[in-house]
Amino acid sequence: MVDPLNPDDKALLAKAKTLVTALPFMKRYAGRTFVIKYGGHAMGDPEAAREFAEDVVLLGAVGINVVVVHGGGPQIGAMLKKLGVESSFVDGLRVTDKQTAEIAEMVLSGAINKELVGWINKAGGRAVGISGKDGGMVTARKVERTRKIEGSAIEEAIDLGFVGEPEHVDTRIIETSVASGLIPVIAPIGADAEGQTYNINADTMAGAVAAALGAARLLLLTDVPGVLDKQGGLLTDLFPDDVDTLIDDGTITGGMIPKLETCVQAVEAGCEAAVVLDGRVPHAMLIEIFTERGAGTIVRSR
Ligand SMILES: Nc1ncnc2c1ncn2[C@@H]1O[C@H](COP(=O)(O)OP(=O)(O)O)[C@@H](O)[C@H]1O
Ligand SMILES: CC(=O)N[C@@H](CCC(=O)OP(=O)(O)O)C(=O)O
Repeated sequence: MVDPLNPDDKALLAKAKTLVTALPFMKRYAGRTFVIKYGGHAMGDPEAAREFAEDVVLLGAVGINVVVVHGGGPQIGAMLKKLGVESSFVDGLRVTDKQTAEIAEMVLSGAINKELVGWINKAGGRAVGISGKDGGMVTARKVERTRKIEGSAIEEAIDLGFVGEPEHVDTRIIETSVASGLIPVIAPIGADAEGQTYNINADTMAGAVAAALGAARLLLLTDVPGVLDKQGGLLTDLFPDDVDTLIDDGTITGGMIPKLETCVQAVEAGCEAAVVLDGRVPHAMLIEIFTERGAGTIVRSR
């Protein structure tokens, strides 16, 4: 029998079939809120940023309320280096003195936020760039950290400077923006009641926003396929009580610890599920949202 379809038609047909398989997921999530954390590592490459923006606009177009929270750690690091300012981290958090806080705000709220807004607008969306300060959205408090003094049971306080965590998230500015058809793009900066600026880890910020919105999903885009076991295999499903065990037995280390703690906190505070996935893979978000198989590691309550 003669095949009536030429290769171009076949490719189109395959795309149409993909769209049809995505339909139940589009219906399931229409009108629901997805908080997407886009990390600084992922956005370094303009092509990746363009694709990310296109996917964000597509999610909005099918009726999902998209809220983007971005990072920018590597970009802050590069600016500090250029200006000759030393920088150090404790437990994945940047020790932030007054000068570093000013530079972090300049890079996050000034440069990266507006660049991402530009990419989303170029992709056909209408993005509004804000930080936790806008509309009094995020009231921050200083992060307190302690460490054990070596060879002793005594804990000493570590001063991280102006490193904050969200104490309260007022979601009105997000909800008003979304209701107007805008895509909020949030920089992880907040202020306390006295107006003091705080530098907030972007994962922590995204988790607090997802919890406050009771989001259907918190998606954390990173530079690994998800949470890996000790053999390097992907752990596709985790429950909150698995996380402590994985930390205690050394499976999860470094930056993955605060990331998963954020997932657990968000899920326990009302976000339906949190997913750690590979932001380097083109369209990973779409695979996660529009397939039963999903992508990366999903954390949800039992
Ligand atoms: N079990 C694990 N599975 C995957 N990654 C892990 C694990 N334990 C530690 N990591 C580390 O966590 C990193 C992701 O955290 P981080 O560097 O803070 O990401 P981001 O910059 O995207 O916020 C990975 O690149 C990896 O080095
Ligand atoms: C307190 C703290 O560490 N703040 C982060 C904020 C940016 C961030 O978290 O960006 P990524 O998600 O790209 O790492 C920082 O200064 O690097």
